[in-house]
Amino acid sequence: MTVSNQLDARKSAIKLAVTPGEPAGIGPDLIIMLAEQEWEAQLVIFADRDLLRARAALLGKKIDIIPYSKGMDYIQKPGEIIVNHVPCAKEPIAGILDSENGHYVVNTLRLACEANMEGEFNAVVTGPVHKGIINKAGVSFSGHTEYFAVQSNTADVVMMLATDGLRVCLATTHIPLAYVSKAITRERIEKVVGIMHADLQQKFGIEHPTIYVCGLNPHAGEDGHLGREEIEVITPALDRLRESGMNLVGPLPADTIFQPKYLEKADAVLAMYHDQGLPVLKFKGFGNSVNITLGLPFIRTSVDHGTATDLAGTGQADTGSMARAINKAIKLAKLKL
Ligand SMILES: NC(=O)C1=CN([C@@H]2O[C@H](COP(=O)(O)OP(=O)(O)OC[C@H]3O[C@@H](n4cnc5c(N)ncnc54)[C@H](O)[C@@H]3O)[C@@H](O)[C@H]2O)C=CC1
Ligand SMILES: NCC(=O)COP(=O)(O)O
Repeated sequence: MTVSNQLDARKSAIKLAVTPGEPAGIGPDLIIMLAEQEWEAQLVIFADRDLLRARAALLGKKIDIIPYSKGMDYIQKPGEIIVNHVPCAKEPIAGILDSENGHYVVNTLRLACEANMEGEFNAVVTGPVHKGIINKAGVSFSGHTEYFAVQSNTADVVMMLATDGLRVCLATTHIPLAYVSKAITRERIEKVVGIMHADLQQKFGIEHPTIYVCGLNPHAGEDGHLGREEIEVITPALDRLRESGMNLVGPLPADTIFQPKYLEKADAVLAMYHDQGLPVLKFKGFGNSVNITLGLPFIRTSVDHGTATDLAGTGQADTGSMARAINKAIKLAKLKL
């Protein structure tokens, strides 16, 4: 059987554009480890093919690289990796960050996003990037969430991390703590809750979502004695949204909102900032969670962890979150078919 016959024989329905992220991190390892299993979608990896070959050799894994060409309709078999080659500037060393490859990382994201927006793919799945080294390379970059919003001309998007029994969304994402209070405006809260509500209905099939909302200050401001954002910003925004029939609870103190009696009623919890919500989520489900960007005009899922350079090339990286990110993207893509 010729290669083209083999390729023709395996038709795919769902196509995912996958970026491994930082080349010195565990992203390439995850791609190689997950290539050992069968997937019900075509996974096209936007990465340097030589990086994947070298990392596979380091991990003692045998892989076959299949070059991707536009329109190719083929699902990889275990051991095969379909690659849309994006060259690194410099040969990466597992575990050692190098700003010379900062532009490479952003190129993989740009190309995957563009191909996806042109309709070539059903979703984008991202591995972890190192925000610091990208900035060191001279590219202003605060995260995939913000990057894809700009690339797709979307004014407001929402970061959600989801694990079994808990979905946490963030009102603000990658900004210094000192800027959080100013970023929490009535308009932002209304937009974020509106996006959450719509996506809980459309992406998660929840007809009447219940959203629990954290306060910003200790004890949700203690009637204004410990901060006034709850009184002046969050409550008026929620009250306005309630007029349209949304089921919203809060603002509640963030230190007690994450308890079973609330969580069993909550379809999602809105935290005001990154480290208010994500430590709880990761304590519950690190390695078994998926990051989903709500409000984008396309499906984008990602891992719950970072670049873990301490584990790159060791074979010790847990593939659980990346596998979930791929499976969630497939599930969401099927809903849209
Ligand atoms: N989706 C993304 O692109 C994300 C990127 N990051 C970036 O990652 C970089 C490093 O961040 P850190 O705070 O050190 O977090 P990290 O998640 O890379 O590492 C924290 C700890 O968790 C362990 N760990 C992480 N992923 C693991 C896995 N799959 N299997 C087993 N152990 C794992 C690491 O070994 C380390 O001990 C930062 O630049 C950060 O911005 C962080 C979170 C998400
Ligand atoms: N803590 C989540 C994180 O840093 C990943 O964000 P993003 O790169 O998906 O925007």
